[in-house]
Order: sequence, then C-alpha cells, then structure tokens
Amino acid sequence: MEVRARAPGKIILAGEHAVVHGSAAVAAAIDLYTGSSIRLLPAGDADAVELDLKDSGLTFSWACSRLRDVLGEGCCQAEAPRPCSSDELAALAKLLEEHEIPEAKIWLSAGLSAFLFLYTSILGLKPGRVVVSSDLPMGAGLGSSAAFCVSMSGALLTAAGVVAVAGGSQGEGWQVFEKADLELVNRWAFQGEKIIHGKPSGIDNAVSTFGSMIKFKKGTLTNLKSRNPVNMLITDTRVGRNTKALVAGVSERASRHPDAMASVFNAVNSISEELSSIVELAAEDEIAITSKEDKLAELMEMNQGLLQCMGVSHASIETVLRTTLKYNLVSKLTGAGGGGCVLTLIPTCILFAS
Ligand SMILES: Nc1ncnc2c1ncn2[C@@H]1O[C@H](COP(=O)(O)OP(=O)(O)O)[C@@H](O)[C@H]1O
Ligand SMILES: C[C@@](O)(CCOP(=O)(O)O)CC(=O)O
Ligand SMILES: [Mg+2]
Repeated sequence: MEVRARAPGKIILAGEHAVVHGSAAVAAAIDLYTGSSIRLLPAGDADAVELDLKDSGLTFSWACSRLRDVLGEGCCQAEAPRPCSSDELAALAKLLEEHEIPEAKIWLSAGLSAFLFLYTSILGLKPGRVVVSSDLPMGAGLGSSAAFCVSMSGALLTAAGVVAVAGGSQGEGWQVFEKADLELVNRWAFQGEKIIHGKPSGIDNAVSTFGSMIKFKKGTLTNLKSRNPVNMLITDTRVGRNTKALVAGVSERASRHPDAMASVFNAVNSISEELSSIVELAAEDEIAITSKEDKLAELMEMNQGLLQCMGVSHASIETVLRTTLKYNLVSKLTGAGGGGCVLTLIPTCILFAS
C-alpha cells in the first residue's frame, strides 16, 4: 500500500531569527505544499531504501545491508522522538559520501541526512521507496525544510502504523491526523529541522504541522484567529541562501554584542506581540480596516529595520523594499533572509481598486 502525506510552507510576518533567541514570532501557513509518498517493499535479496526527489531530478538508493553496516541495527522507536547524535550524523555523512551529489546541488545533503535519520528512526531498516515533490522554492524562506520534515514524518509514521488519520476529510480529499498524532509528527519534524538548520526555534515545523496562523514563543504555540484577511505579496529574489549559516551568523553577532542584541530581540518581541493582537482585532468598516493595515505595515517596517541590525538583509531584498516603497507599499524579508523571499503588505483598498 502507498501512503501519501503533505505539509504546507509558511510566511513569517514578524519575529524570524529573534524567535531562536526566545522572542515571540508570528507565522502563517501558505497554500504551497511538499508531499512525500512511501511504499514499503517486500523483503528480498536486493533490499534497499530508495529516495526519488522529483524537483531536483535526483534518485538515491541505499542497500539495507549497507545501512546496517554503518548505522548498526539502530534504535527504531517511532513513538519516542530523539535527537540525532553527532556519531550518527557522522555515519550519515559517510553514507552520503558514497553517492555522487552534483556540486551545484550539494545543499541537498542536509535534507538527505534528515531523510535517512527520520526513515531509519521510524521504520528501521525495512526496504521502501519514497517519492518527494514540492510546490515550494528550496532555500527561499518559505519553510521548505520544515514542510519536507513534516510531510516525511507524517508519511513514515503512518507507514509504521503509529499514527492514523482522524477520518474527517479536508480540502481535495486529504484527511487530518488526530491532535496527539500531530504532536508526534511535529516532534519528529523538529528533530529533522535540527539536522538542516542547526538551531531551529521550532516555529516552521509547528506552523507546517498545525497550519493556520500562530504566535510562537519558546516552544509554545498560540493559534491566532485572523478576523480580516491579511493580503501579502510574496516576491522571490531568487538569491539562494542557507538558513543554517544565517542563524549561526546572528548567534555570533549576539555573542559579540550581547547587550545590544538583547535589546534588538526584545524590540522584536514587542513587535510580534503587538502584531498578533492587531491581527485578532475585528475591523468592521473601511476606516477600521485601513487603520489596522497601517499599524501592521508600520510594525513590518520596524521589524525589517531590526533584521538589518541582525545582519540578515541583502542587496536583493533592499531592491524589493525600494521598489515597493515607490507605490507606498511596505515590505520585509521573511524567513532567514540573506536573499530568499520578501513580503509586501497589500492593503484591502488596493485589492478593491483592481
Ligand atoms: N523537497 C526537498 N527535498 C530534499 N531536501 C529538501 C527539500 N525541501 C527542503 N529540503 C532541504 O532543506 C534545505 C532548505 O532549507 P532552508 O535552508 O531552511 O530554507 P527554507 O526552509 O526556507 O526553504 C535544502 O537545502 C534541503 O537540504
Ligand atoms: C530564521 C528562522 O527564524 C526561520 C527560518 O525559516 P526558513 O528556513 O528561512 O524558511 C529560524 C528558526 O526560527 O528556526
Ligand atoms: Mg528552513
């Protein structure tokens, strides 16, 4: 039987990077997904774990006997998420070295290590074929790494028989997991994100697992009920970057200037708190909606200034900021920055005018 799972990407409206250091952040799931499908294969002589990455056009195969040699029998405890140890990470790197990954796609290695860790931890050394495809640009700030880990954990846990869908059908015939099962998916996905990001806050996997709009602070998630639609344009600068390196860069700056950076993170916390309460305000008429959007725009502008202080903006991002400002529109980077995607708040009056 084939199992298929999908998980969405996200935008961060306020608080990226600072959330890694304990500040609040606000994120929303978007309608772009990563899907993972798994078919367990009957045991035989040529047992292998196969991975087909549709978007990169790359396929990988690891003989189960080789996985056993390098990783040992492993500790497969699907119900107890655990971190990947440094010894395991080194063993996974050894397995990847045996494959020729084109230099231009070397950034996939972190995703491949996360895949092998999640697969062997949840399904052990059972032979199987996994296919992944995604609507999301990779390494652009829209949470492709989290959507990859969440959809993979969901599919693996279902194939292992540890979680089951709740039965209720959501859009396009997809079914949702029970709350407790979602928690388990989220905890495994976080372990995968740790391999890809180094020190993730957990916001990306949380919003990808639970959907909707959330406020996230120190691992605690609050669902936000957005009373009026918030319309965002997403511009992809197409400048590639790597979340792990950017997160590490901010931490290094924080250790060089602890007091100044603590003030920056504190200011971002206030922005996220205020933004989350504004999002939940019900605005009944045009004047109230305009005033709500003006406040959101101002908070986004302030957050962008603080992201510049953290050193994660980029010339390509500044170009989008200047271009949208010509039309009196406010923008900020979303995700790790350094390139990637930029959000522009589109006021409702503009939507009505078009
Ligand atoms: N569909 C996918 N297949 C394989 N690896 C993926 C996939 N999506 C994401 N990844 C992994 O996640 C990395 C991108 O994550 P990251 O740098 O956090 O950026 P973002 O999460 O904003 O897209 C990729 O380099 C790759 O290792
Ligand atoms: C920079 C950060 O706040 C968000 C990273 O998002 P993305 O991987 O760039 O989509 C890191 C994190 O919270 O784990
Ligand atoms: Mg990511």
